[in-house]
Amino acid sequence: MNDSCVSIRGVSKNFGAVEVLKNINLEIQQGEIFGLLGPSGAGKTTLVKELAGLDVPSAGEIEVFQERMPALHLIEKLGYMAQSDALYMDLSARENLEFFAALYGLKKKERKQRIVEVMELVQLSDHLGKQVSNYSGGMKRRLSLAIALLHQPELLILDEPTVGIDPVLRKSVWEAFHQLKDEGKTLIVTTHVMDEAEKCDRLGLMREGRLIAVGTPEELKQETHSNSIEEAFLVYGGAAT
Ligand SMILES: Nc1ncnc2c1ncn2[C@@H]1O[C@H](COP(=O)(O)OP(=O)(O)OP(=O)(O)O)[C@@H](O)[C@H]1O
Repeated sequence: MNDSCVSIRGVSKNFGAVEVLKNINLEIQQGEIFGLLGPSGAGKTTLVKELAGLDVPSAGEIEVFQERMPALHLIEKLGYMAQSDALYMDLSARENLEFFAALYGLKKKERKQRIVEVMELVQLSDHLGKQVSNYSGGMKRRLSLAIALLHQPELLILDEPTVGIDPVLRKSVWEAFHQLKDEGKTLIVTTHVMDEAEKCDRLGLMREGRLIAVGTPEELKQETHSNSIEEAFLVYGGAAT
Protein backbone atom coordinates (compact mmCIF):
# COMPACT_ATOMS: atom_id res chain seq x y z
CA MET A 1 0.00 0.00 0.00
CA ASN A 2 1.55 3.28 -1.10
CA ASP A 3 0.04 5.67 1.39
CA SER A 4 0.73 3.41 4.33
CA CYS A 5 2.34 5.49 7.06
CA VAL A 6 2.95 2.68 9.55
CA SER A 7 3.37 -1.03 8.82
CA ILE A 8 3.48 -3.48 11.70
CA ARG A 9 4.32 -7.00 10.63
CA GLY A 10 4.35 -9.99 12.93
CA VAL A 11 5.38 -7.96 15.96
CA SER A 12 5.78 -9.69 19.30
CA LYS A 13 7.41 -8.49 22.49
CA ASN A 14 8.65 -10.44 25.47
CA PHE A 15 9.65 -9.11 28.85
CA GLY A 16 11.44 -12.11 30.29
CA ALA A 17 9.12 -15.07 29.95
CA VAL A 18 6.05 -12.88 29.51
CA GLU A 19 4.83 -12.16 26.00
CA VAL A 20 3.09 -8.76 26.13
CA LEU A 21 2.62 -8.32 22.36
CA LYS A 22 1.53 -11.31 20.31
CA ASN A 23 1.96 -11.31 16.54
CA ILE A 24 0.55 -7.87 15.79
CA ASN A 25 -0.13 -7.07 12.13
CA LEU A 26 -1.48 -3.66 11.22
CA GLU A 27 -1.29 -1.00 8.50
CA ILE A 28 -2.05 2.61 9.37
CA GLN A 29 -2.72 4.97 6.47
CA GLN A 30 -1.47 8.49 6.11
CA GLY A 31 -4.04 11.07 7.20
CA GLU A 32 -6.05 8.87 9.51
CA ILE A 33 -6.72 9.07 13.21
CA PHE A 34 -6.13 5.58 14.48
CA GLY A 35 -7.20 4.72 18.02
CA LEU A 36 -5.75 1.91 20.09
CA LEU A 37 -8.28 0.85 22.65
CA GLY A 38 -7.92 -1.71 25.38
CA PRO A 39 -7.86 -2.32 29.10
CA SER A 40 -4.87 -1.56 31.28
CA GLY A 41 -2.02 -3.95 30.55
CA ALA A 42 -3.27 -4.85 27.04
CA GLY A 43 0.03 -3.70 25.52
CA LYS A 44 -0.92 -0.31 24.03
CA THR A 45 2.01 1.62 25.52
CA THR A 46 4.48 -1.12 24.59
CA LEU A 47 3.27 -0.99 20.99
CA VAL A 48 3.28 2.80 20.60
CA LYS A 49 6.76 3.01 22.13
CA GLU A 50 7.96 0.67 19.41
CA LEU A 51 6.22 2.79 16.78
CA ALA A 52 8.05 5.84 18.12
CA GLY A 53 11.36 3.96 17.97
CA LEU A 54 11.85 4.03 21.73
CA ASP A 55 11.78 0.27 22.09
CA VAL A 56 12.30 -2.66 19.74
CA PRO A 57 10.13 -5.71 19.08
CA SER A 58 11.39 -9.14 20.10
CA ALA A 59 10.15 -10.45 16.75
CA GLY A 60 8.69 -8.95 13.59
CA GLU A 61 9.27 -5.52 12.11
CA ILE A 62 7.88 -2.02 12.09
CA GLU A 63 8.16 0.46 9.25
CA VAL A 64 7.31 4.13 9.57
CA PHE A 65 7.32 6.17 6.36
CA GLN A 66 8.70 3.04 4.66
CA GLU A 67 11.73 2.97 6.94
CA ARG A 68 12.56 0.25 9.39
CA MET A 69 12.27 1.43 12.99
CA PRO A 70 14.04 2.51 15.08
CA ALA A 71 15.32 5.25 12.75
CA LEU A 72 16.76 8.20 14.62
CA HIS A 73 16.60 10.61 11.71
CA LEU A 74 12.80 10.34 11.67
CA ILE A 75 12.68 12.35 14.93
CA GLU A 76 11.65 15.54 13.12
CA LYS A 77 8.72 13.78 11.46
CA LEU A 78 7.46 12.17 14.67
CA GLY A 79 5.78 13.59 17.74
CA TYR A 80 5.48 11.31 20.73
CA MET A 81 3.64 12.04 23.92
CA ALA A 82 4.38 9.51 26.64
CA GLN A 83 1.93 8.48 29.31
CA SER A 84 4.12 9.89 32.05
CA ASP A 85 5.19 13.45 31.45
CA ALA A 86 8.77 13.95 30.32
CA LEU A 87 9.20 17.53 31.45
CA TYR A 88 11.94 19.50 33.18
CA MET A 89 10.34 20.32 36.51
CA ASP A 90 12.85 23.03 37.50
CA LEU A 91 12.31 24.99 34.30
CA SER A 92 9.38 27.17 33.31
CA ALA A 93 6.92 26.01 30.65
CA ARG A 94 8.48 28.47 28.21
CA GLU A 95 11.95 27.08 28.86
CA ASN A 96 10.68 23.53 28.35
CA LEU A 97 9.08 24.53 25.05
CA GLU A 98 12.22 26.40 23.93
CA PHE A 99 14.32 23.35 24.71
CA PHE A 100 12.17 20.94 22.70
CA ALA A 101 11.73 23.44 19.86
CA ALA A 102 15.52 23.66 19.55
CA LEU A 103 15.80 19.87 19.69
CA TYR A 104 13.35 19.57 16.80
CA GLY A 105 15.27 22.19 14.82
CA LEU A 106 12.64 24.94 14.75
CA LYS A 107 14.00 28.30 13.65
CA LYS A 108 13.87 31.15 16.17
CA LYS A 109 11.00 33.11 14.65
CA GLU A 110 8.95 29.99 13.99
CA ARG A 111 9.70 28.83 17.53
CA LYS A 112 8.16 31.91 19.10
CA GLN A 113 5.04 31.68 16.98
CA ARG A 114 4.52 27.96 17.54
CA ILE A 115 4.97 28.31 21.31
CA VAL A 116 2.19 30.91 21.38
CA GLU A 117 -0.06 28.75 19.19
CA VAL A 118 0.32 25.46 21.05
CA MET A 119 -0.05 27.08 24.46
CA GLU A 120 -3.25 28.78 23.31
CA LEU A 121 -4.55 25.46 22.12
CA VAL A 122 -4.03 23.78 25.50
CA GLN A 123 -5.17 26.95 27.30
CA LEU A 124 -1.97 27.51 29.21
CA SER A 125 -1.00 30.90 27.74
CA ASP A 126 -1.28 32.56 31.14
CA HIS A 127 1.11 30.07 32.69
CA LEU A 128 4.05 30.24 30.30
CA GLY A 129 6.41 31.71 32.87
CA LYS A 130 5.46 29.37 35.68
CA GLN A 131 7.89 26.70 36.87
CA VAL A 132 6.55 23.29 35.85
CA SER A 133 6.93 21.86 39.36
CA ASN A 134 4.09 24.22 40.29
CA TYR A 135 1.79 22.91 37.57
CA SER A 136 -1.10 20.58 38.45
CA GLY A 137 -1.21 17.08 36.96
CA GLY A 138 -3.67 18.14 34.24
CA MET A 139 -1.56 21.19 33.37
CA LYS A 140 1.50 18.97 32.95
CA ARG A 141 -0.46 16.72 30.57
CA ARG A 142 -1.51 19.74 28.54
CA LEU A 143 2.05 21.02 28.41
CA SER A 144 3.26 17.59 27.25
CA LEU A 145 0.65 17.69 24.51
CA ALA A 146 1.74 21.20 23.51
CA ILE A 147 5.33 19.94 23.23
CA ALA A 148 4.29 16.99 21.05
CA LEU A 149 2.46 19.38 18.69
CA LEU A 150 5.22 21.98 18.60
CA HIS A 151 7.09 20.95 15.47
CA GLN A 152 3.96 19.97 13.49
CA PRO A 153 5.11 16.38 12.95
CA GLU A 154 3.78 14.24 10.11
CA LEU A 155 2.98 11.44 12.56
CA LEU A 156 1.75 12.07 16.07
CA ILE A 157 1.79 9.22 18.55
CA LEU A 158 -0.13 10.12 21.68
CA ASP A 159 -0.35 7.81 24.67
CA GLU A 160 -3.54 8.73 26.54
CA PRO A 161 -3.29 12.42 25.66
CA THR A 162 -6.43 13.59 27.43
CA VAL A 163 -6.11 11.92 30.83
CA GLY A 164 -6.67 14.60 33.47
CA ILE A 165 -8.05 17.07 30.95
CA ASP A 166 -11.57 18.35 31.57
CA PRO A 167 -14.36 17.61 29.04
CA VAL A 168 -14.52 21.13 27.58
CA LEU A 169 -10.81 21.29 26.85
CA ARG A 170 -10.87 17.67 25.68
CA LYS A 171 -13.35 18.72 23.03
CA SER A 172 -11.09 21.47 21.72
CA VAL A 173 -8.08 19.13 21.81
CA TRP A 174 -10.02 16.67 19.64
CA GLU A 175 -10.98 19.49 17.27
CA ALA A 176 -7.25 20.20 16.96
CA PHE A 177 -6.59 16.53 16.19
CA HIS A 178 -9.16 16.63 13.39
CA GLN A 179 -7.64 19.82 12.05
CA LEU A 180 -4.24 18.10 11.93
CA LYS A 181 -5.82 15.20 10.11
CA ASP A 182 -7.33 17.62 7.59
CA GLU A 183 -3.79 18.90 6.99
CA GLY A 184 -2.79 15.35 6.08
CA LYS A 185 -1.11 14.38 9.35
CA THR A 186 -1.49 10.93 10.84
CA LEU A 187 -2.43 10.44 14.48
CA ILE A 188 -2.20 7.34 16.62
CA VAL A 189 -3.94 7.73 19.95
CA THR A 190 -4.26 5.28 22.81
CA THR A 191 -7.31 5.68 24.96
CA HIS A 192 -9.57 4.15 27.57
CA VAL A 193 -12.33 6.64 26.88
CA MET A 194 -15.16 5.30 24.75
CA ASP A 195 -16.45 8.62 23.43
CA GLU A 196 -12.92 9.37 22.23
CA ALA A 197 -12.81 6.03 20.47
CA GLU A 198 -15.88 7.13 18.49
CA LYS A 199 -13.93 10.12 17.19
CA CYS A 200 -11.26 7.97 15.55
CA ASP A 201 -11.40 7.01 11.86
CA ARG A 202 -10.41 3.46 12.72
CA LEU A 203 -9.84 1.53 15.90
CA GLY A 204 -7.64 -1.34 16.93
CA LEU A 205 -9.02 -3.24 19.89
CA MET A 206 -6.30 -4.74 22.06
CA ARG A 207 -6.56 -7.37 24.72
CA GLU A 208 -3.82 -9.34 26.44
CA GLY A 209 -1.21 -8.42 23.85
CA ARG A 210 -3.39 -9.28 20.86
CA LEU A 211 -5.09 -7.09 18.34
CA ILE A 212 -8.54 -8.65 18.48
CA ALA A 213 -10.33 -6.43 15.94
CA VAL A 214 -9.65 -3.53 13.58
CA GLY A 215 -12.19 -1.33 11.81
CA THR A 216 -14.11 1.92 11.82
CA PRO A 217 -16.25 2.46 14.93
CA GLU A 218 -19.32 1.83 12.74
CA GLU A 219 -17.93 -1.41 11.30
CA LEU A 220 -17.03 -2.74 14.73
CA LYS A 221 -20.50 -2.00 16.05
CA GLN A 222 -22.27 -3.42 13.01
CA GLU A 223 -20.22 -6.59 12.95
CA THR A 224 -21.08 -7.32 16.57
CA HIS A 225 -24.64 -5.95 16.44
CA SER A 226 -23.69 -3.58 19.24
CA ASN A 227 -24.91 -0.11 20.11
CA SER A 228 -21.59 1.03 21.51
CA ILE A 229 -17.86 0.41 21.11
CA GLU A 230 -17.79 -0.81 24.69
CA GLU A 231 -20.33 -3.49 23.85
CA ALA A 232 -18.47 -4.40 20.64
CA PHE A 233 -15.27 -4.74 22.63
CA LEU A 234 -16.92 -7.18 25.00
CA VAL A 235 -18.22 -9.27 22.11
CA TYR A 236 -14.78 -9.46 20.46
CA GLY A 237 -13.16 -10.13 23.84
CA GLY A 238 -15.59 -12.93 24.56
CA ALA A 239 -15.14 -14.42 21.11
CA ALA A 240 -11.37 -14.49 21.63
CA THR A 241 -11.46 -16.64 24.76
N1 LIG B 1 9.71 -2.83 30.95
C1 LIG B 1 8.85 -3.79 31.26
N2 LIG B 1 9.25 -4.91 31.91
C2 LIG B 1 8.37 -5.90 32.19
N3 LIG B 1 7.06 -5.87 31.91
C3 LIG B 1 6.60 -4.78 31.28
C4 LIG B 1 7.46 -3.68 30.93
N4 LIG B 1 6.71 -2.75 30.28
C5 LIG B 1 5.45 -3.23 30.25
N5 LIG B 1 5.37 -4.45 30.85
C6 LIG B 1 4.17 -5.29 30.97
O1 LIG B 1 3.60 -5.39 29.68
C7 LIG B 1 2.19 -5.42 29.76
C8 LIG B 1 1.60 -4.38 28.84
O2 LIG B 1 1.87 -3.09 29.38
P1 LIG B 1 1.49 -1.74 28.63
O3 LIG B 1 1.97 -0.61 29.47
O4 LIG B 1 1.97 -1.81 27.24
O5 LIG B 1 -0.09 -1.82 28.64
P2 LIG B 1 -1.16 -0.68 28.34
O6 LIG B 1 -2.19 -1.32 27.49
O7 LIG B 1 -0.48 0.51 27.81
O8 LIG B 1 -1.74 -0.38 29.77
P3 LIG B 1 -2.18 1.04 30.41
O9 LIG B 1 -3.43 1.42 29.71
O10 LIG B 1 -2.37 0.72 31.85
O11 LIG B 1 -1.05 1.97 30.17
C9 LIG B 1 1.83 -5.25 31.22
O12 LIG B 1 1.55 -6.52 31.76
C10 LIG B 1 3.08 -4.68 31.82
O13 LIG B 1 3.21 -5.05 33.17
